[in-house]
Amino acid sequence: MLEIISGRSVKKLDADFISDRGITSHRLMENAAQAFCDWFEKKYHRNDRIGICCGHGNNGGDGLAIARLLWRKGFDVVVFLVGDHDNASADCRLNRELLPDKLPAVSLTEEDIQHIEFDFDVIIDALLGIGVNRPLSGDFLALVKRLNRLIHVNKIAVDIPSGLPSDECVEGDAFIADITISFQFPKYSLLFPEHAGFVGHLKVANIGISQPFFGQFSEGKYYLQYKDVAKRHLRFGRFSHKGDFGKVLVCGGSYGSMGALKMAATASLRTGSGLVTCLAPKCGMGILQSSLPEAQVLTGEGENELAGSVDSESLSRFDAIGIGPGMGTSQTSSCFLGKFLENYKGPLVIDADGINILAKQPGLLNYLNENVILTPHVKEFERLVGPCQNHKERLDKALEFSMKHGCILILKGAHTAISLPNGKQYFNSTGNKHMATGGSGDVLTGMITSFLGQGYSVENAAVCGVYQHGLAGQIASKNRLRGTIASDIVEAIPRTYILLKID
Ligand SMILES: NC(=O)C1=CN([C@@H]2O[C@H](COP(=O)(O)OP(=O)(O)OC[C@H]3O[C@@H](n4cnc5c(N)ncnc54)[C@H](OP(=O)(O)O)[C@@H]3O)[C@@H](O)[C@H]2O)[C@H](O)CC1
Ligand SMILES: [K+]
Repeated sequence: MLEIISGRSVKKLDADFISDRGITSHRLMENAAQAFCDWFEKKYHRNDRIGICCGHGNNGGDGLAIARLLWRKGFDVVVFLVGDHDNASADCRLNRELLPDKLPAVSLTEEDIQHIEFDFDVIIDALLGIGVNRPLSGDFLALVKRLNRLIHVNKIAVDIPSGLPSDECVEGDAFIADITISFQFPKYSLLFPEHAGFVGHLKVANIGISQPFFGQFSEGKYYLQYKDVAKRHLRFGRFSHKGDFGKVLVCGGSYGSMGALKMAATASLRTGSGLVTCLAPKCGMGILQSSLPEAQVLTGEGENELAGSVDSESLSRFDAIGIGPGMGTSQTSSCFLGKFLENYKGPLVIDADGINILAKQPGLLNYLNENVILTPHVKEFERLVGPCQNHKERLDKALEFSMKHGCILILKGAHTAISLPNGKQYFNSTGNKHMATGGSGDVLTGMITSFLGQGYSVENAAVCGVYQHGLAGQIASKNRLRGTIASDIVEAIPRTYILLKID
């Protein structure tokens, strides 16, 4: 996992690393520039015209080092200097001195910015990094606005788009990047949906600062990586039988919303559950039996919605339960959820209308415990905790909720956040915009329920479910783009095991 620390800790982190390794800060900047160029070289051509805009701090220093390295590799580079370069940071100054004589470097005034022609294929933004401490103004603002208006240009931000603060929501303008290459770890604010339009595609470049150096600055926030997930998986042997893969129950559905339950149940099967049973109102029997023959179907007392109660003995036959998809929020289904929570204390995922009912009946929150995972999307979450001003507040409240109720809370969206009762928060690195489609959340519920049923700890079920759900979305949308539907995500689940090399 990549530890996410606050921008104000980065200077100290760098200082510790530099002194421990006996290297200079210039060397660390060189590593960062090299990591950027290694990625850049694979993606762009020598005949692309590249404009690199450099401020007077260390972000500008990165830009100048990148310019030198790309120039040496034969790229066509022009540097633009903005800000107070007479008082530039030491490493920025050094990198300016190291620029080859023949590499064009143009100092820009606010006046120049209005008139100069930016005829480039690629613009690299190294104006400001995490040292930004006020909204953009003057020549920085003028240049950012000008660059944002350019079309048919690939725009890349170094570390963070200029103008975005590392840990807060932006006020005013910022550079609008197609791609952001963040050094060592994604800066916290790059994960906020408010900033998605500025960040573009997010990539993290390793500059060699190893994990132990982050320890003292830890804020308990982590960015999930492939290898963290693979090692959380249980391995099953040659003699495993369907009992080992778990018996799960998925409860939900109502007249007109049976697809949600079917989607969750299919996802459980595709994730590997040995036996999947659906508990639905009577109207679901025919639909579920004919559309999903691999699942068993039980019907409750209600005709069109779940009603009455299920005794604890029947529920205890299952290794895990997922409840909520398509169940509706009527008085009848609310009563059903209340009785269910009274009778079942095992591993549980509560999603969708299950969460909406909790929001309407806060007394039910007393049933939450360390076996429970809640999976709200942003709107469901705000119904639960009240309106939030921005995503930062949402993330803070998600953690607060998880710690208060002792359960895991998964706040769905781009970079889905998994909040744990121990105060940690994991951010997902998989998934894409094509997953924003009806039923996608039901698929996640089915996947996590399946992992719980297979004997995964609640934390591992949440992490593996969220990560693999995103991966399945990426696979499913590769050739379908905005035409991706939730069933495609379900179909792609087995491929995620192939990528993770888990059988
Ligand atoms: N470990 C790493 O991640 C490394 C990151 N590196 C890069 O370094 C930057 C951070 O560099 P820093 O020098 O701290 O900050 P900036 O370059 O972002 O800003 C420089 C100065 O700019 C001034 N400032 C702040 N806000 C504004 C504004 N709105 N308009 C104009 N100027 C502004 C401010 O100085 P003042 O005296 O004017 O207040 C800043 O100090 C990081 O992002 C990475 O790119 C290292 O290369 C290696 C390790
Ligand atoms: K930048």
